[in-house]
Amino acid sequence: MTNFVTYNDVPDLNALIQEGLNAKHNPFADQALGHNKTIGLIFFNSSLRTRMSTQKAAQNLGMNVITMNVGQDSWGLEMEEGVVMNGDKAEHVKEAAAVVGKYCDIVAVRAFAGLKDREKDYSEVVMSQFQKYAGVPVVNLESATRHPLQSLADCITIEEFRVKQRPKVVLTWLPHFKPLPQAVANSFSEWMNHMDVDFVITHPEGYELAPEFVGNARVIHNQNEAFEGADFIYGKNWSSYQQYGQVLTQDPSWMVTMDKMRLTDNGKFMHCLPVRRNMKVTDEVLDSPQSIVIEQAANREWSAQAVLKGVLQGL
Ligand SMILES: NCCC[C@H](NC(=O)CCC(=O)O)C(=O)O
Ligand SMILES: NC(=O)OP(=O)(O)O
Repeated sequence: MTNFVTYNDVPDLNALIQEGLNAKHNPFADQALGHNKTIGLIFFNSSLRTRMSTQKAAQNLGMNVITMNVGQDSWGLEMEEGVVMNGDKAEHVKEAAAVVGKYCDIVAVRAFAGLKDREKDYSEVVMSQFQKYAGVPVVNLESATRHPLQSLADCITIEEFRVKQRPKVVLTWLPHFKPLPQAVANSFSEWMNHMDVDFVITHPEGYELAPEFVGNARVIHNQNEAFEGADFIYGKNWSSYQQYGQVLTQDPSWMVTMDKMRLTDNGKFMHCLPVRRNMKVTDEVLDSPQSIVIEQAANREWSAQAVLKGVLQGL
């Protein structure tokens, strides 16, 4: 792999899932591969899982890790070309990405959607500027429109927990008072379209995801109907794509409860985390054996390790 930014960078999904499972069973088998190689983890936004799991995965592969929180540790970065830099951004990504690329063999970047300008977010300005100027492979740690390391961990988790050949997987919108990006939902949908699953998306009217991410998913606006017979419930809040970045409803009836889980076929509850308890999903669900959110988060390490191994092999 030369980059890991979108699903299109994946040469073979089943092979990558298998790599993740291999790493889980034998974490230190490829320690020599990353010897004397350095990865830079560049964060424009907060993180718990992505930061720790990617660092751990890189260390399992024998790599050195440098982490940078842009704007806190480093200078604020200008992304636009040709502007007069008389604002609060002291450095341009042209120099910053190029310099980071001199210190690091792989650059990994987290930069969420601003949720103000849809065209700008969906053109993936930050990720593409890093790809343009870093001069080394770039890994997506959650960008404006996608979170592929999460989606790969989700695929690994579904592979581990599925009890049917072709499970029913339901992506459900959850209520939240803050406008959140569509990245996790987009990405999950994009990856589920490549898995052998019966994939359903349920959300209130007005929360349709961009068609290129929905793909062949069945969209059902009645959440209870969507949940019937499901093997996996994947919860996530996202703000509107049509009325870009807006919170159109906070309808608490969309929260996942035990009553709703009873509509499933003993379905498992998944969420990328962080999750707000009793707003998006009840304590009862999260604390029940049906919740696999911790196992899912644990698989972030193996997802990152499979990806970094692929990128290291391509250096
Ligand atoms: N990386 C996992 C999700 C990150 C982000 N969630 C958040 O910002 C939640 C913040 C809050 O609940 O206040 C998102 O939705 O893309
Ligand atoms: N799921 C996820 O990406 O978590 P963090 O935002 O904590 O990294």
